[in-house]
Amino acid sequence: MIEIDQITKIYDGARAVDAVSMTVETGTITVIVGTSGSGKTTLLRMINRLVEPSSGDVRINGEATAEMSKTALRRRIGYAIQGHGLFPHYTVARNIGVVPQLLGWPAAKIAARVDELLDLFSMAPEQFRTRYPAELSGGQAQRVGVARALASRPDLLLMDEPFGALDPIIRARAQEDLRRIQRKLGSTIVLVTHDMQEAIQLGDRVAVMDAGRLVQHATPAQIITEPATEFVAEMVGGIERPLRLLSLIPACEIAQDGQIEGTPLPAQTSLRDVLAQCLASGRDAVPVLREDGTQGQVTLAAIRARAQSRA
Ligand SMILES: Nc1ncnc2c1ncn2[C@@H]1O[C@H](COP(=O)(O)OP(=O)(O)OP(=O)(O)O)[C@@H](O)[C@H]1O
Repeated sequence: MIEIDQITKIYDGARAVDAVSMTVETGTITVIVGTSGSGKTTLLRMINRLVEPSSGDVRINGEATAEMSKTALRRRIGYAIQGHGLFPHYTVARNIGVVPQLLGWPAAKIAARVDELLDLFSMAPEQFRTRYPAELSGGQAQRVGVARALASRPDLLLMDEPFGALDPIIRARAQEDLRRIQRKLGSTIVLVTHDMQEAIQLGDRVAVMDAGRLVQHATPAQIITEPATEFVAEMVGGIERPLRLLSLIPACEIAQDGQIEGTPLPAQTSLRDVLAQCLASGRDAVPVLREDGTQGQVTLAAIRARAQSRA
């Protein structure tokens, strides 16, 4: 468990982070979300003391970080940033093994850990361990960055906009991977983003920052249904927009060729209802009628494309 207790950072008389307290349960993802300059990165960096707090405490499983050595902090807290921050002249294996090496792990144990992590991230070890960062795609480099942060099995992983540089499709995949790997390893993660959609999707808890203050710390469902302030409501508002748009578009508008099983939905069924039908039935396409009465289908991919094109 990570306890953040009344933590404050003052820069030139201004409170970048103002008396923030919250508890992060072991094995969960907490996402800190807020607009630019709201203090997210400063809060995150005070957890591993990259930024020294002006006042307040952070405790990891009851132990104050203020009393830990830098080496102990590095072992216990992993850190991943946007644009991965890999060393360009190190191979993938050496990059992932940086912290274990610093901690004096035997070479065989490091090699085994590197291969285990590459496997977890669906990157064949024999293909990737000897490559250099310049020989990776953006998504692969990002995965290696996260693997590196996880390498020493930290008690806590801090991630600052880890998916910020990725295009939307790779980003969605990276988010799914992170969720899967986090569940498998039982990692505790605190992640910073300015994207409320990402926060809602990834977080077990979402912490909303506004002007240095923590304005709400709650489950994604509570953030959506019971926003604590106007500011939170406004940040959430943007998420519902694509859904509202989908409720205005009839299914026949994006129906494609294809005969699939089931009773077709009427042509005027809204895409929002078609989406609900897909989710409820676990199918990635449903049959619909076209305006001329012939049968076609609407796929999840087509709904997503339409939601994005109008969002
Ligand atoms: N080293 C510093 N010296 C002085 N002021 C700073 C320093 N670092 C951050 N600040 C100020 O503290 C406030 C919070 O910055 P921070 O980087 O934590 O915000 P953020 O929410 O992470 O923003 P972004 O999403 O743009 O990265 C800002 O007003 C910023 O200008």
